[in-house]
Amino acid sequence: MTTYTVKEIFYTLQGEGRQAGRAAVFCRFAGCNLWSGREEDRAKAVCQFCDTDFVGAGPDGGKFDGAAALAAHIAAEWPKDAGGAPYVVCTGGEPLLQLDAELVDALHAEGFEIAVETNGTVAAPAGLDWICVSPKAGSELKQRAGDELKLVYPQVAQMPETVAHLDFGTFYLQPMDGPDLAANTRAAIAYCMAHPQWRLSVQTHKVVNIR
Ligand SMILES: C[S@@+](CC[C@H](N)C(=O)[O-])C[C@H]1O[C@@H](n2cnc3c(N)ncnc32)[C@H](O)[C@@H]1O
Ligand SMILES: Nc1nc2[nH]cc(C(=O)O)c2c(=O)[nH]1
Ligand code: SF4
Ligand SMILES: [Mg+2]
Repeated sequence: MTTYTVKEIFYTLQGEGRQAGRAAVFCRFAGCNLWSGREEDRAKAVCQFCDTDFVGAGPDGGKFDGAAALAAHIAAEWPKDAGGAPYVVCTGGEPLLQLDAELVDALHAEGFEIAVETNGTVAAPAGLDWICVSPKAGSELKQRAGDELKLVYPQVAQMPETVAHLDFGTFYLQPMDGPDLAANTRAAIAYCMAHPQWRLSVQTHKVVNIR
C-alpha cells in the first residue's frame, strides 16, 4: 500500500491563476525535487525563491496509508451539503512525486475535481481535471501541456519566450514574491501589456490574508 507524506490539508480559496477565487481543499504534499526545503540549502537549490514550507507535518498533515485514507481525509474538509463542485488542489512541495493513478481514482470516487500545481519536472498521471505547470529555470520540463502555465517572473534563465509556444490553455506571469515584489509586479504588468498572450496572476490569498 502506498504511503503518502503530507505537510498540511486545509480549506481555503484558490488564490492564483485561472481558478482564483474558487473554494478548494488544498493538499500540500511534503518534499520537493528542486529544493530540500531547508533554509541553509536555499542558495544552492535549483529553485531558490520558494515561498512555502513543505517540510515535515503541519496541521492535518502526516503520513496516510493508502489512497482511500488520504482521499477520505481530504473529503472531510469539504463542507457538507454545500453545493458546488468539490475541488481539491494538490500542491506541495512537488505533488507529482506522490500523486499517482490510485489517488486520482480515490479522489474522483469522493466526488472531487482534481487540480495540480506542479513544477513540471515529472509527467502528470492521467485523469487530472486541471493542470497548472510552473516551469523553473535550470530544471527539465517534462509536463509540456496543460490548462495553465504560470511562470514566476522574472527568472533570468527562464523568460516567457522560452515557454510561450507550449500547449497550454492560458499563460500567466506571477510576480516573484520576496524583497523585489513591487518591482517584479511592475515588470510583469509591462510584459503582459506588451505581449497580450500573457496575463497577470496576482497571489490574491496574500492580498486578503488567507491561507
Ligand atoms: C510552492 S509551489 C508548489 C507546487 C510546485 N512545486 C510548483 O513549483 O509549481 C506553488 C506555486 O507557487 C509558486 N511560487 C513559489 N514561490 C513563489 C514566489 N516567491 N513568488 C511567486 N510565486 C511563487 C510556484 O511557482 C507555484 O506556481
Ligand atoms: N490560497 C492559496 N492559493 C494557492 N494557489 C497555489 C498555492 C500553492 O501554494 O500551491 C496556494 C496557496 O498556498 N494558497
Ligand atoms: S519547485 Fe515548487 S515547491 Fe519546489 S522549491 Fe520550487 S516553488 Fe517550492
Ligand atoms: Mg502557496
